[in-house]
Amino acid sequence: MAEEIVNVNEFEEIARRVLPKAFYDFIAGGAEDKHTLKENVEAFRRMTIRPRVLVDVSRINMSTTILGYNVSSPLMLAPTGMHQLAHPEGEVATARAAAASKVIMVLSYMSTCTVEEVASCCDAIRFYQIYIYKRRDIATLLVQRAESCGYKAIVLTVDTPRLGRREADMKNKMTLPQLRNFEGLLSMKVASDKEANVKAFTDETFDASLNWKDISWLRSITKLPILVKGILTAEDAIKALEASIDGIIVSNHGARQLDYSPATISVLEEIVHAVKGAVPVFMDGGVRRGTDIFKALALGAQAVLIGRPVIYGLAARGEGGVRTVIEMLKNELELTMALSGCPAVKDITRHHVTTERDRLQSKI
Ligand SMILES: Cc1cc2nc3c(=O)[nH]c(=O)nc-3n(C[C@H](O)[C@H](O)[C@H](O)COP(=O)(O)O)c2cc1C
Ligand SMILES: CC(C)CC(=O)C(=O)O
Repeated sequence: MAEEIVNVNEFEEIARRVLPKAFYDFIAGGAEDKHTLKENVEAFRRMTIRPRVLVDVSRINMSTTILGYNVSSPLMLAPTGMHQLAHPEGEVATARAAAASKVIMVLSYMSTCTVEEVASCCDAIRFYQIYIYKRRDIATLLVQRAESCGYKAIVLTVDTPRLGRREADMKNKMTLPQLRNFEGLLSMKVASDKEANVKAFTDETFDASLNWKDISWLRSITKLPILVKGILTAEDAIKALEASIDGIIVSNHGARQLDYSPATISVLEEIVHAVKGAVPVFMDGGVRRGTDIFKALALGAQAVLIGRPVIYGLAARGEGGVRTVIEMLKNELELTMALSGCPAVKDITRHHVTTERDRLQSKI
């Protein structure tokens, strides 16, 4: 009989048991000392919730809209590379789970299934994440392919001019498979290395000259809304607005890029204040509980994205595992809303949480 799983964290241990060590380490790992990796989770724990009582919570409505699309709850599946490392059905299984749970999936540029396979397998609402390689023609082609098969937005990841230092991957000599989206366009093998070493590939292929001026180039190749993923400061949020982007994802890439960058939940509010409602702000990093989603919404996020738990669910139980991860987080959020006196997403306000900063300020 399958082991009873009661929260999404428990999928990690199953994933660790079923996956080859190098794959598990790649998924679970963070940059250098993994300070930010721990902080992404711990910073949520330092926030508390201020529940309100005697509110009619006999019906809880978690539904919301994201860029105008109706979704069942304020959570999306973060773009994470190479789902076939976790399960043979890869991103197709993940997309089917997203469709079943009526949440948005963001497909990674580094996906193992093709953009067309993921588009045709189900009716999930899909966004497409991109990296910009030195070969810009590849992004142009992939964005056109994604647009023509119904992806609804482009998510430009801006925190990866080079890959962070992930020491487990160095020890394990983690390599990339040939990604089928790029077949005939680009080999994953790199000149500096006989193998498709993840870091060597990224450092050689990604365009480190990418800058704010390039957003207008991206605009020129797509009609889709553009979200930027990887903003951690108010200054950059303002630059993003000046570049006329359509949404911001506050993210430190799941702590895989710059170690000692701040926990995302700790900078969310600064960015929300800078944006002043001009565009939606989303966040990811360390979201493992419904209470975490509630806290992010209270600080002004319109929705959160979930990274590792989705891959762990996929590794443990395929499509059904991803569905369980989504449903567990939704159920926990629903309970949190009921116990906090918030019958709808719009009822979750800044007054419903206390942050570390609030506590420090109250002492002054
Ligand atoms: C295995 C793995 C692969 C990832 N691949 C990508 C990617 O291809 N593109 C991207 O923008 N972010 C990528 N990310 C970062 C996620 O989109 C997201 O920011 C992060 O996982 C959120 O943190 P969490 O895992 O704590 O939920 C990846 C993260 C992981 C764990
Ligand atoms: C293969 C990597 C570039 C995918 C990624 O973004 C990550 O591992 O964080």
